[in-house]
Amino acid sequence: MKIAIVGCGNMGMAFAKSFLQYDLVKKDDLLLIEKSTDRSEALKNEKAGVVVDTIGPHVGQTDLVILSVKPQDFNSVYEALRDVVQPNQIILSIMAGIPIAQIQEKLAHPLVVRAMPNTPAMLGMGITGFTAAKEVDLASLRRVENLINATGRSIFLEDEAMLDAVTALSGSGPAYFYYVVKAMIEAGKQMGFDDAVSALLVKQTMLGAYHLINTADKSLDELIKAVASKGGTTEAALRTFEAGALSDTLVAGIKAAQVRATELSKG
Ligand SMILES: NC(=O)C1=CN([C@@H]2O[C@H](COP(=O)(O)OP(=O)(O)OC[C@H]3O[C@@H](n4cnc5c(N)ncnc54)[C@H](O)[C@@H]3O)[C@@H](O)[C@H]2O)C=CC1
Ligand SMILES: O=C(O)[C@@H]1CCC=N1
Repeated sequence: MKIAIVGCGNMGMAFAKSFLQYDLVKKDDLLLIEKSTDRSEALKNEKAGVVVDTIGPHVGQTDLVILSVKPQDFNSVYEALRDVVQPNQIILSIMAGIPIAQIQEKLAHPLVVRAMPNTPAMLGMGITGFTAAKEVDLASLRRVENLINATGRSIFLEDEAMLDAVTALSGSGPAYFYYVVKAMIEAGKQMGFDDAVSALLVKQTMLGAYHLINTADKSLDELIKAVASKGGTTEAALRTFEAGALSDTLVAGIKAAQVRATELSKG
């Protein structure tokens, strides 16, 4: 299989490296299109694939083109891509917000799959929601799914509208997790630990607690209850969170991300 990746930043290269790791593509068959000179020099040094700075006829010789520029940069790539795209090529967009219909229209090309991964894809531990234009046949969709699964797990969604919710929940989700971890480490520092000790206490807590979610056979409420003794310390913390409407604020923030995903489709 030959693959072109347009925009080789964090996510484009997370995909590229996962494909290479599982031998799903050879380096010579991996075309990396990257506009930034610094970035493309780094990619050349890494010998991650064939690095070029613009979209040209060579892109039309691949089986799959991954669009991994920022949504705002789609306007700077679609004309060049429309000129070279071939009828049998599949376009896989991971750009937040931009609907399949808009990509089809701008590229004058029906075969579009839209996916929303997240940064743990860099470790092969991502989760990607994806959907496809009705024109994409099942065999092609399976091939794309196999590629996505090199970056972690995936879930096919019939309803494209839900991809903006995936973006808000799991696409942006790692940042929410880091935000909470960072606040906990800050609390540790304010109570007298140095950075390293506070980070160790918090990170190991998050790791262990995550595994209990999957193994303890308890609901999240039961897991909370198992930590929060009546009249104890955890209750004092949870009362403060409730007083500050922390849970509601998190829900509101995630919904704001969903709204922003929808706005991104409007450019
Ligand atoms: N970062 C994240 O957590 C996630 C990002 N996404 C989506 O993935 C896409 C890429 O995001 P990141 O990798 O974080 O951004 P990034 O900024 O790391 O990478 C984008 C790359 O595209 C390059 N680029 C811009 N215009 C170009 C052009 N005309 N031709 C060739 N290259 C060009 C930039 O130089 C940059 O290296 C975005 O559309 C974003 O919505 C999706 C899921 C998660
Ligand atoms: O923040 C963003 O717009 C992108 C999409 C999901 C994660 N990062």
